[in-house]
Amino acid sequence: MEITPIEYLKERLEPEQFKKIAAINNPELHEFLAKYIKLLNPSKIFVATDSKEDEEYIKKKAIEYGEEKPLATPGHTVHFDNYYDQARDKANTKILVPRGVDLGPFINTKDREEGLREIHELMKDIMVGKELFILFFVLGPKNSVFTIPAVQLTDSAYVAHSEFLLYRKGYEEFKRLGREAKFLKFVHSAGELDERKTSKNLDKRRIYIDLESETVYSVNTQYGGNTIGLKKLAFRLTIRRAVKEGWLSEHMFLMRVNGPEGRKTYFTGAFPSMCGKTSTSMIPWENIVGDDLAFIVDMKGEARGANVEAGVFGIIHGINKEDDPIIWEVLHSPNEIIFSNVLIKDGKPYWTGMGEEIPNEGENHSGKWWKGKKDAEGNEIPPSHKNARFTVRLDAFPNLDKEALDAPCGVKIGGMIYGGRDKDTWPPVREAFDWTHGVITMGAALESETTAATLGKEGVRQFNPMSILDFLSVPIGEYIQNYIRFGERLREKPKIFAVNYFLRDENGNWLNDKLDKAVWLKWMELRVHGDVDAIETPIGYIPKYEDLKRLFKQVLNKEYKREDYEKQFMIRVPELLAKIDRIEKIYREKVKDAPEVLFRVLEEERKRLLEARKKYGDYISPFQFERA
Ligand SMILES: Nc1nc2c(ncn2[C@@H]2O[C@H](COP(=O)(O)OP(=O)(O)OP(=O)(O)O)[C@@H](O)[C@H]2O)c(=O)[nH]1
Ligand SMILES: O=C([O-])CC(=O)C(=O)O
Ligand SMILES: [Mn+2]
Repeated sequence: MEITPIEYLKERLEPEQFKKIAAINNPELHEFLAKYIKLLNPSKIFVATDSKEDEEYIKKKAIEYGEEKPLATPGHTVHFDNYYDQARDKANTKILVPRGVDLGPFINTKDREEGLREIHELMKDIMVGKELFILFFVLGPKNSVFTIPAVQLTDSAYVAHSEFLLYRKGYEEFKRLGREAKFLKFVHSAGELDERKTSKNLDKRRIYIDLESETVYSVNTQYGGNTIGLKKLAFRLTIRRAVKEGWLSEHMFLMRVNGPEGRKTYFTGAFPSMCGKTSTSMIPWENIVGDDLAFIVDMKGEARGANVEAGVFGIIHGINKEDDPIIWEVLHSPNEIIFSNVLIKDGKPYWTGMGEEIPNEGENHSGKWWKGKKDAEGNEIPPSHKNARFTVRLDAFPNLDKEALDAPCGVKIGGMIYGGRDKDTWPPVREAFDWTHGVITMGAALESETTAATLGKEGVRQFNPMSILDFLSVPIGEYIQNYIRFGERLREKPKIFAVNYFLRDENGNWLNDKLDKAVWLKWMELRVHGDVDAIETPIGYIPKYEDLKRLFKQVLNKEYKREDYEKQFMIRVPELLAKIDRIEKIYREKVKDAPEVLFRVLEEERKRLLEARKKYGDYISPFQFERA
């Protein structure tokens, strides 16, 4: 007679561990655990509850198994990923689709049966000799409309530790919900490790997403973006849930911008990976709620948002005292922090662009490192990887809006911002005419240059609607349709804005300083409440020079020159028209289910630009429109 999953678990787990599982009344969970324990065949199994001791156990194991090393500052550790495992692997990340299902363009898919067979073969007995960690977390604030429970299986104590820093504990929530839990599942194995304890079989690195069972498999990789289940792996699953259920799951920061007389206005911002979400939400003067993922729901006609996470897996490259004083301070205090792929010398972490002298030797993602060291391809290895990161709880930040982070009903969203790496087209900041105009010409038309957050070539201009291209799991037309409808149903629609921090002049120099975004934020806050006028242009409303001049003085104590304003906010008609052509072509030729309104709104924008060109020429000063 075949034994039941719970009987199998009882045989397989130590009594102390089994007790923790048996306390959760959920047969689907038991079945899932039994199936994967059988397949992965770990030599040891640990189940983590929400207790401090269980978390401590994981942290100890990360050191004991060599995936992390302690640094000089208490609480600090370093983790290295394999030299060739430093970013998200888009090519080997695939959505599994049943035969006959077509998700359309931009989504890397694989036949479900085939993919499941392959991944299960790769995972068979992969944990022999290793310890399996079974972990419970929730996405979103606990016990709220946003809460989504998730279970993670991993043989990486580093991944487990990262999740304790990044997410809210969920064991008690699983117990409370019992059979009601509609949970997400993640199965990860770092696979065979080399002597540096980094994943070895990178040719067999796979990240497969099974939408049907809401399970994500990840194998032969350690880099967080490929392995941390609740982050970008869950994101593919929640995008699909959101579209099905009529809410938004987004690649967005969530922050509070402080207006006059203590007014608090919340903004979300969608920028592609490595394009400014963390740097914007951590800006001094304002308060952070989240820096990477947000859920937004319609609550009695109001758009309300919550941070999916409770920590930061942030880019460390370029973090320095002047531009990022808050992060700098946190990274230099005895907080619990995992530094990954930085340079270590005498127990201290160093990274490129930190604004301090960097030692000429040490240990980094390439192993023992010295200045001038080359990799197998003959490229000089920098002290730290461009995608080197730090992992830390939001609680460590003095600028955290803790109340907003924990709010079961989230916070009311006043504005939504889109932005990307664009050297020549969009002005630094502008406001959409209305929801649909913003969603289409700013969100759905977003383009950005590729970055070191994904493997492959950097600096290539890429269509990246709403900054979610890498994570899309439903047909793009459906995704956009859901967005438009979501807004139409709202009684109070957030204002939509677009920013561009990455404009360059003809010599390739940045047109803005990194902290200028502080001014754009203050301006957007005032616009949400109708406190300042703006100039109408063919592509939306832009700030008036006088308002920016005043804000630059007030916020940054800087003189903002008329010439700078004119250069930055010039309406660049040829580039804008070329962009509309590119975007329209993509939606016409590739997207079967693009909503008709998208073409109408793009066409209206084109007409406005053509008319303006007739009157004023190709490159139009903002003062022209102000006078008009
Ligand atoms: N030139 C310029 N670079 C900026 C500016 N703001 C941020 N950056 C750079 O953009 C990169 C970072 O962005 P983050 O804010 O960490 O990126 P993110 O959007 O949080 O990215 P993920 O965590 O990958 O999703 C860093 O290399 C910054 O130095 C800016 O205003 N100007
Ligand atoms: O998920 C990751 O690897 C980090 C991240 O935020 C991104 O790439 O957008
Ligand atoms: Mn991200």
